[in-house]
Amino acid sequence: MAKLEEGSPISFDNISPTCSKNSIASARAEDENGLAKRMKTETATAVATGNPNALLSINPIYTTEALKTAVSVLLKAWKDGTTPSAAVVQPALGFVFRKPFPHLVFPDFFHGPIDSVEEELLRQKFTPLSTDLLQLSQTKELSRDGVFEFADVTDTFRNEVRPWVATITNTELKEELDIRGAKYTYTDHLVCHDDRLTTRKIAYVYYLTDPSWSEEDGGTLDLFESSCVNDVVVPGAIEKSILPTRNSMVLFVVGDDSFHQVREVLSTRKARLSLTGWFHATTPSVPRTEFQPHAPFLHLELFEAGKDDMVNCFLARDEADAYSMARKKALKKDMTRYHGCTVRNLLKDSFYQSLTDELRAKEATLPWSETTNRNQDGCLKYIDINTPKWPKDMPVFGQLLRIMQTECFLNSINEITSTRISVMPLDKLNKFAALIGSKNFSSLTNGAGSGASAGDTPDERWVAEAARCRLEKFESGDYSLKTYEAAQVDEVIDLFYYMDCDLLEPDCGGAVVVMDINDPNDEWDPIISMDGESNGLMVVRRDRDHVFFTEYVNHRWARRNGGRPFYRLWISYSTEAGPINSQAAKNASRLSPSEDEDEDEDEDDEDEVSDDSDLVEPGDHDAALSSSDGEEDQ
Ligand SMILES: O=C(O)CCC(=O)C(=O)O
Ligand SMILES: [Fe+2]
Repeated sequence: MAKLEEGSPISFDNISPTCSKNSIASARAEDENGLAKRMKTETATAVATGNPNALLSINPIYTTEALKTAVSVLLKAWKDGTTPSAAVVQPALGFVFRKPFPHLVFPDFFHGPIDSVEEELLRQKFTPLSTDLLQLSQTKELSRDGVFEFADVTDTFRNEVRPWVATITNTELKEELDIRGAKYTYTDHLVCHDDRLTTRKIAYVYYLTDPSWSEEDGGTLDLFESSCVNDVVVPGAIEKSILPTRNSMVLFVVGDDSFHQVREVLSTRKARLSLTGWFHATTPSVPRTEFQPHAPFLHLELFEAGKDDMVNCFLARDEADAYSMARKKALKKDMTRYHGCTVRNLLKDSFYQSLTDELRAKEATLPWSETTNRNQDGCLKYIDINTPKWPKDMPVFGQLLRIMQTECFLNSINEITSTRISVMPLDKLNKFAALIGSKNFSSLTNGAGSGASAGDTPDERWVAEAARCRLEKFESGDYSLKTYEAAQVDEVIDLFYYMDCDLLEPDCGGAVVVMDINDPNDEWDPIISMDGESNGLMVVRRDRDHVFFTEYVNHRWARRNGGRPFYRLWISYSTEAGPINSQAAKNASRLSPSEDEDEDEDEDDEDEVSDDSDLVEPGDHDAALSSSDGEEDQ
């Protein structure tokens, strides 16, 4: 039997000759409005269809019984796991493809005034959209809202294309129609997604691109292979790329494996124009399971700032600076207004320089992991710093981590954010972990490598709780999607320290965007968007209602920077409103007084730490911790 599942679209010469003789299914009365007027000038095309009154009509070779039967039999056989008759399905070959998920590609799809449809579409208002998933421009819904100019086109989609799609895909489709114009220009993109929403059943894209569109222009429709990980279907590598060829129609069944993307447009001249939407099933689809497992909390050991740290740390320099108070005031004001601020030039230039030199020298040998689910996490490389894999021979980076784990640094962040990062003595943490079952906790990490602890014995060490401590690497094409983990904790302070991104202008992407999930109508109105800058520390305060994402890093970055990555250290500290304290409070109520007197004492201590909300002056780095220490001793 012929190989049914793959192959590139074949030319019309390969179609059985009987196909092209069929006439168009239905003629159309000419309307005096909109397209119909311009259509009069399109007689050549209309005559070619054999119907001078026709507006857009499906190419008759696709409406033959032989082709419709072939496609429907083939799709059904794939679904049922049966083998169809080769003779029956032969007319479908070259139009229907099995991998990575069933999809159909019909070149030269419509007959009729295609150029006029394009012109009319370009006259519509396109609204630029920018979210964590996409950057493109879109018209409003063309089938409603009185878009009279498109009445004929939408009629064709509803009354001709929809029944045809229902037949060939063996699905019952509602009359409801989604149809919008989409325009992708230079650097526009739509990252990996599956289209699953409400009753969407069959996705379609009809391309009105420039006839010369080629692979160098970008904008291919990429289809991803997928696999099942922990009962969730996740996208893998790109298995097939479809060129958005003018007047071709692509269809696919929306399902849990229909992962696809529009690759970034690279042409600076041509727009990738399309009419796109979905045909809807009569019943709702199975809802998607949002699956963002929460990483175990980390416990980062706290350090006293050593002399070297102080010399390098921004606090030390600030204290020497006459303007330091004004600077902090401005940062605090930004925090209050926007939930975020950027501390520019965090570390001394000389330190920052040796940091980037070290990263560049070591980057190829670092044990980068890739995000496994680009549909939910995004696409970037990272190293979780608490892993044993973290190389020990990066002393400068180790010192950066130490700085970010010093009490004086945390106190300063507390001051800017008017909150308190959750810190506790290690022995208390261990008791607490034993109490609730330790599976939510990673073992104590000492990300900063060797170094003196705050105390001489293990019992006196202090730790800060972090949801993340991760070095990330971004290249063109990378992004992180909205992360919902803040919904699982009460509050975190995210610190994003950017490295080696001197040429990362705002038009390259890579900004951190913070949103409120309660934003009505999903208006995509960010609270703040902060551009990454070398040696700049972004500070974000997120509670349950806030999510952040990292903008897609577009092609400009590679062009300007010669393809080098930039790096970001992301530490997400819990605050005292965060999980340890709230969990401790919950667990306290589960403790019976007779269980263990020590535990009761611990809960009291917890309160004492929480209540100590005075701000600690920078430099007074012992105060916050030693005052609690003192109380504990009593
Ligand atoms: O334009 C394309 O090729 C695909 C568009 C798409 O995936 C969408 O709009 O959801
Ligand atoms: Fe899509």
